Amino acid sequence: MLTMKDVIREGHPTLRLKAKEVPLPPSQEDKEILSKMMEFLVHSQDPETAEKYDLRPGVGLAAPQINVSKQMIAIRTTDHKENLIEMGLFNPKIISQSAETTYLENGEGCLSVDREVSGIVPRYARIKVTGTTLDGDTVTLRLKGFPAIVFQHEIDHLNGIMFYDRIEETDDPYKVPLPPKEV
Ligand SMILES: CNC(=O)c1cccc(C)c1Nc1nc(N2CCN(c3ccccc3Cl)CC2)nc(N2CSC[C@H]2C(=O)NC)n1
Ligand code: NI
Repeated sequence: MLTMKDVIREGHPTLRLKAKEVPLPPSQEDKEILSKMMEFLVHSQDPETAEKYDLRPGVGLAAPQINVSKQMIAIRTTDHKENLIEMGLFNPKIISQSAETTYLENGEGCLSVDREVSGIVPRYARIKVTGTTLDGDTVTLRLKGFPAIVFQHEIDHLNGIMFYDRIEETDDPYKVPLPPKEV
């Protein structure tokens, strides 16, 4: 099983590479790697297993994070209706996105970043993603909300982008948060 010792941390050069496309149909080895990434997320989200093996909880993981520079991501999260979104994807691509952006109000975390990085990370509010599943099927997903953010975070890893690269460092005096509406 994968544990945190298999997860490389910021500063490791692999995190800054553009990951290679996975030849299709996926090889047994690549399917095995993606299955282990899915299994890691399951373990990391189970309180007992996470404690037993000292795993940080995550809802997404990209192959470069375990030092495999290939276009593979694993996602395990729920949507706003509590439906489980659990999948591994080979060669995921964002094929369209909304003009509207969104962000996690508490900022983002990453299993490869052992520190809190404050700041909002702008993400597309809605995206259409296509890719190949572990069964070899081509799927197209329309995502919004938290799942859309997670997919964008993990697909960024395939392009060597870390979430904090997207935090605007502005001390623009005119860019101040809107005061809460007087009720
Ligand atoms: C909704 N909470 C917030 O937004 C959030 C809130 C506060 C601070 C930060 C910094 C936040 N930000 C943030 N919190 C998460 N987790 C919340 C806790 N959770 C979890 C925890 C325990 C058991 C099971 C689970 Cl599931 C695991 C996932 N995950 C991500 N990211 C960024 S996209 C990829 C994804 C990821 O997996 N990172 C490792 N960001
Ligand atoms: Ni990450």
